[in-house]
Amino acid sequence: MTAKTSDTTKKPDPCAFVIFGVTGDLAHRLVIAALYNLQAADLLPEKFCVVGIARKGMTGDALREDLLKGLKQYATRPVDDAIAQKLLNCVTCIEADPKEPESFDHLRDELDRLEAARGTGGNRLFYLATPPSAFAPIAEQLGRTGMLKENGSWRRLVVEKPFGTDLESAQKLNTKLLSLMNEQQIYRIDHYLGKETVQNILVLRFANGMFEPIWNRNHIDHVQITVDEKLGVGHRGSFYDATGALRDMVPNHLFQLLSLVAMEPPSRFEANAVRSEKAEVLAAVTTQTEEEALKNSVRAQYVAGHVGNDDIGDYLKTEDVKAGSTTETYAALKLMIDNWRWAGVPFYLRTGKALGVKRTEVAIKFKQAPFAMFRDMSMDSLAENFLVIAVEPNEGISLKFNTKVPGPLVKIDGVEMKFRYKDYFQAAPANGYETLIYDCMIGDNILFQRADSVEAGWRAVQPFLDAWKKAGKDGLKTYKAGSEGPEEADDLLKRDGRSWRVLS
Ligand SMILES: NC(=O)C1=CN([C@@H]2O[C@H](COP(=O)(O)OP(=O)(O)OC[C@H]3O[C@@H](n4cnc5c(N)ncnc54)[C@H](OP(=O)(O)O)[C@@H]3O)[C@@H](O)[C@H]2O)C=CC1
Ligand SMILES: O=C1O[C@H](COP(=O)(O)O)[C@@H](O)[C@H](O)[C@H]1O
Repeated sequence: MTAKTSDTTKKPDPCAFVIFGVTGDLAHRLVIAALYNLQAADLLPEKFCVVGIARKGMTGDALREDLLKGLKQYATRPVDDAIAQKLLNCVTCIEADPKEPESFDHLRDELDRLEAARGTGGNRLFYLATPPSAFAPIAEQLGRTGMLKENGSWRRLVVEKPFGTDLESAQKLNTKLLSLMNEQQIYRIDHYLGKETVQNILVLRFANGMFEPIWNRNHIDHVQITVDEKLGVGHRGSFYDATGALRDMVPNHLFQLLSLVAMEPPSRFEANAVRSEKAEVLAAVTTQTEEEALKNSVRAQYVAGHVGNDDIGDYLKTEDVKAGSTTETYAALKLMIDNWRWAGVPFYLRTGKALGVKRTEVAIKFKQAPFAMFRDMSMDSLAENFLVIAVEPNEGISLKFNTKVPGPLVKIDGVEMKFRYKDYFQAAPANGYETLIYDCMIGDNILFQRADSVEAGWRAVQPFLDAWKKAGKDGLKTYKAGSEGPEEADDLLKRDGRSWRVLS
């Protein structure tokens, strides 16, 4: 089966794509593969250059060689030498370190020279692929040297996640960035918004007439958002131990899913209209007291177990994890949204590492039929009506409903209607960063986070962070690697007479 598509692509303006932290994992694994995919789709500007910024000891030749290695290892499709070479011919390397301000004066002069030679015309996209501690210092140097000023050309700054570590630090970073440039120039990235299945949530809701009339408290019983990962913390012990499951996943990725599912329809599919509705619904997430936050959450750490054929050790024995750490590798929360549409409808969120299956999904549970009309049939024996948006894997949408089992007796069973992307579309494999980078180059920030959304996300999780910090080890549960997570996460729903959706 094939689907009808409309093609509205356009070539971005000529520009320089400047990557800070070009020697790092993100640049080598995801950014270069995304640029390659854009090159393969002929979606890079005609006049284009990639300028990698390293602090020390990297030449252009060495960088091109390294990026090619990264590309061969992580490309989402077989690498075509001619396309790779065309891209790598655009790559140069310049040294600059925010700790050495004069290196940024040199960088500005070098970029001016390069642009003149390549005819990229002064448009610049600065991508901060560095540790978060370097975001503000780099932006400050770009501002000081005048590189963020838009004089007839555009200047954009892509800021990676995590954007702050709590509400206060996110506000501080926003204040700093907004003192150097305007909101329109800032592209706060969340790679979940690069996923097709995530972008499709708005299309499902607003390009169809049949869902929206029932998309509210009158018909929806509750919503479950699950991001379960099989991978443990691996070699990221030092980053992860300072971060934890809640900070790493909830105010960003899970809240992207929540806001797209719960937002009001914007009047136009345009960045500010969409982002205002997303910010509005996040601001309506009930702020819990610390006592409520403890009651409405579960946090846990994994202990040794097996995920598939892999042995996973205790989280506490991971390299660079502090002895006695209380950092959670699993978090489950119950949130409410204080607005007309969602009053009384719980949103249950959960995410964890080293679990038995990989699954990212939004499951919307509709209310049961109002009474048991069929003879000998109790309401409890009916299947629950779940609309499931499978973000990953098995990307698609399914609907579970009751149907009559053929035969003379009235017997009822739950069945599933399934849409799978792979049955309809043959999209070239992508890593999600293509759309985000392309959108940034064409100046569309619809898929990027605005300052108010980021802060609303942190505001909603802050009581959990504070309450967990105070509680320390008290209340921290464990779960076996390879399991479905801690039993207490089931209790969070059980006490409301509900349960997590079981994979069918
Ligand atoms: N890797 C991933 O899969 C993902 C990463 N991210 C985010 O992307 C960013 C980069 O991550 P990742 O590539 O994994 O990190 P890495 O540590 O692998 O690389 C970051 C690079 O930044 C440079 N760097 C380090 N410290 C500074 C500093 N103080 N000032 C300027 N440059 C510095 C280093 O290059 P040099 O020494 O050559 O200057 C280093 O290679 C982070 O914010 C991360 O949270 C987000 C999603 C996924
Ligand atoms: O940002 C992050 O996301 C990944 C999960 O991303 P996904 O696309 O594989 O769902 C997570 O593993 C990582 O810890 C986190 O920093």
